[in-house]
Amino acid sequence: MAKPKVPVAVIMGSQSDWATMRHAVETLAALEVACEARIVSAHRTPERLFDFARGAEAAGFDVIIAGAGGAAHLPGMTASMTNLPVLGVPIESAALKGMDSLLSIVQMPGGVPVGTLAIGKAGAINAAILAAAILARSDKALAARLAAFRKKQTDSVAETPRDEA
Ligand SMILES: Nc1c(C(=O)O)ncn1[C@@H]1O[C@H](COP(=O)(O)O)[C@@H](O)[C@H]1O
Repeated sequence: MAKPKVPVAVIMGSQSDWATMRHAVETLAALEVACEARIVSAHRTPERLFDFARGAEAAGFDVIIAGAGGAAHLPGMTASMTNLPVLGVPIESAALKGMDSLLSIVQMPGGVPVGTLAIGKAGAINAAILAAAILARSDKALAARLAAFRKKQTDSVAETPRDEA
């Protein structure tokens, strides 16, 4: 039997990034988008990165979400080795609050793009929604799920503030 298609790869530089990147995986699950999560580091596991990035398209992935912190070379190095869209999530670092991660990911040289999201949890969630939006252009059922997801979010915003319990 053919392996079911997994359109999104969620990669991260370290186990310590999982607390943030799990939000991308959970958001993809809420949208019923299959993904595979892996630890891949340009610095610590360069061969794993080369194998993953060079083989990602052939492996059937359509979008890669890459989270890394500090000297966050992972998203950019991944983008250098594949034509798939790469969405970068800057992890909030302890020393510099994620500014180092953000600037490392966002300031790519012209010609090798990484779609850079916000620092931390919001960035991980938005990377998943953006990945779904990309996939939804050629998947009507996913487009409907994404529209419902966005509507539910809109409907959940009260018009007037209330005291917190
Ligand atoms: N930025 C990178 C890369 C990379 O870019 O290849 N590999 C690991 N790291 C980052 O190092 C931070 C600290 O990692 P540890 O907690 O394992 O020391 C993590 O946020 C990870 O993304």
